[in-house]
Amino acid sequence: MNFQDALDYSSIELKSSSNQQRQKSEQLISKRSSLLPPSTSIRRHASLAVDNPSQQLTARKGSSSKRGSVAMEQIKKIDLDEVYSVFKQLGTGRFGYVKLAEHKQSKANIAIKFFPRPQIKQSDFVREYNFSFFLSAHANIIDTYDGMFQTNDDSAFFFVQEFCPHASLREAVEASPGGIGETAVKEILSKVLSAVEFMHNENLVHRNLKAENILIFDKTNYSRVKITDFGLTRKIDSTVKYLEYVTSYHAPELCETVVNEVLTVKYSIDVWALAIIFYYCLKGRFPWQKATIMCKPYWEWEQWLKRKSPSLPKRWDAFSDKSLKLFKKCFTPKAKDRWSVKDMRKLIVKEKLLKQPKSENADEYVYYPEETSKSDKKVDESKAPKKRSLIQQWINTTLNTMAEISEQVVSARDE
Ligand SMILES: Nc1ncnc2c1ncn2[C@@H]1O[C@H](COP(=O)(O)OP(=O)(O)OP(=O)(O)O)[C@@H](O)[C@H]1O
Repeated sequence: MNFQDALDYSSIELKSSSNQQRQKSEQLISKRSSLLPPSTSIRRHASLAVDNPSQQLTARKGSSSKRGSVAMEQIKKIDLDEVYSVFKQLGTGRFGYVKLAEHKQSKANIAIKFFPRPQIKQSDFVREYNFSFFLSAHANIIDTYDGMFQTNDDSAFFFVQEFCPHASLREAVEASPGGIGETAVKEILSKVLSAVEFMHNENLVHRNLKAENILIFDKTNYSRVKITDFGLTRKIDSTVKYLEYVTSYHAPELCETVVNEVLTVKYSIDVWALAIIFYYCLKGRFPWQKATIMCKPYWEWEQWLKRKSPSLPKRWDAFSDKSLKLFKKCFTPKAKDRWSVKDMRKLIVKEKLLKQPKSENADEYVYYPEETSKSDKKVDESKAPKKRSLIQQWINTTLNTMAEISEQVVSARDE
C-alpha cells in the first residue's frame, strides 16, 4: 500500500455505500477510539512518522492499542531539511502555523503544523497532538501521523498531517457570496456533524469550530470533508479560562467575558458554532457579529425568540420552517436547552432548508443599510411605529446595560 492508498484507506471507513457497512465501521471506530489518551500522554514510537508516513499511518489504522505513556519526556529532535522539503505556508493561527512540505523518502505531500517555542508550552503541544492523532480514526477528521517532534534548533515543536490540496469552507463560502446552496450544505454539514458527533460521543468538545477549520478535499461534490485544529479541544465538564477574544461563532455565554473567572466546557458550545456555520453556508454571511444584546441583529433575534417582538427580522426570511426550528433550538441563550449534534444532523440531512432559490434582493443586511423602494414605502409606513418602538426598546436595553456596567465599574473602583 503506498502513501496515497493509505490516505484513501483512512477515508473508506465511513464512506462505504451501504448503511450496514457504515454502521459496522462506526462501531469499529468507536471501539478503537474509546482508548483516548489523558491530556498529557506521550507516544513512544515517534520515529516512524519520519521514516515513512505511509507505513506508520497504516500501522495506526490497524493498531488496536492507542494509549501512550503518561510521563512527560524529551520530544525527539529532527533535522527538518533532512527529512522534508518545506514549501509555502498554508495557514496561520494564534497557536502556530501550517506549512506544505514533501516527505523526501516517499515524495508525498504533507502538512506540518509548527508550534513556535517558547511561546507554546510543551503540554499544550502534546495535548493537541494527542487529540489530533487519536481522533484521526474518523473519516471526517484530518489524519495526523504518528509522532511528535521538535526542530534541531529548538525553535518549534511540530507534527505531521495529511495535506488538503483545496481550500477551507471559508474560501468556498467567500467564492459564493449568496451562500453555497442547499445541496452543498447538506453534503458538507452531514460530514462535519458526523465528526463532531463522534467527538461528543468520546466526551470531547472541539471548542473552535469555524469555517476555516473545515477542510474541503474535493470541490466538485464535497465527498471528502474533514475538520481540523484540536488546539482548544477539552473533555466535557472540564474548566477553562474565558478566551480573550470573541468571534461570530461564540455562544452568548462565551461573550460575557469575566476576568479571572472560569467556564465549564459543554457540548452546547459546539452546537451554537455549528448553527452559525449552517447559517453562514446558506446565506454567505454571519447572522451577527457577536451574540450580545449590544449587537442589534442578535438582540432582535432574542426579542423574537422570547416573543417580545412579533415579527422575525427579514434576514431569516429565506429559511424553511424546519431550518428556523433548528435555529430556535440551537440559538437559545439557555445552553442546557440546546439541541444535540445528532438532532441537527437528522434535520439537515432530511429536511428542506431554504424556502426558495435565493434571489439577489431577497437578502437584507447584516452590515448593510437597507434600501427601500417607493412601492415598499406604503407597507413600511404602516409598520413604522412597531419598528420604531423596537429600535427604541433596543436603545433602552443598551443604555440600561451600559448604565449597569458603569455602576459596577464605579463601585469596583470605590472598593
Ligand atoms: N492539513 C492541512 N492542509 C491544508 N491546509 C491546512 C491544513 N491544516 C491547516 N491548514 C490551514 O491552516 C490554517 C491554520 O491551521 P490551524 O487552524 O490548525 O492553526 P491554529 O494556529 O490552531 O489556528 P487557530 O488560531 O484557528 O486556532 C487552517 O485554517 C487551514 O486553512
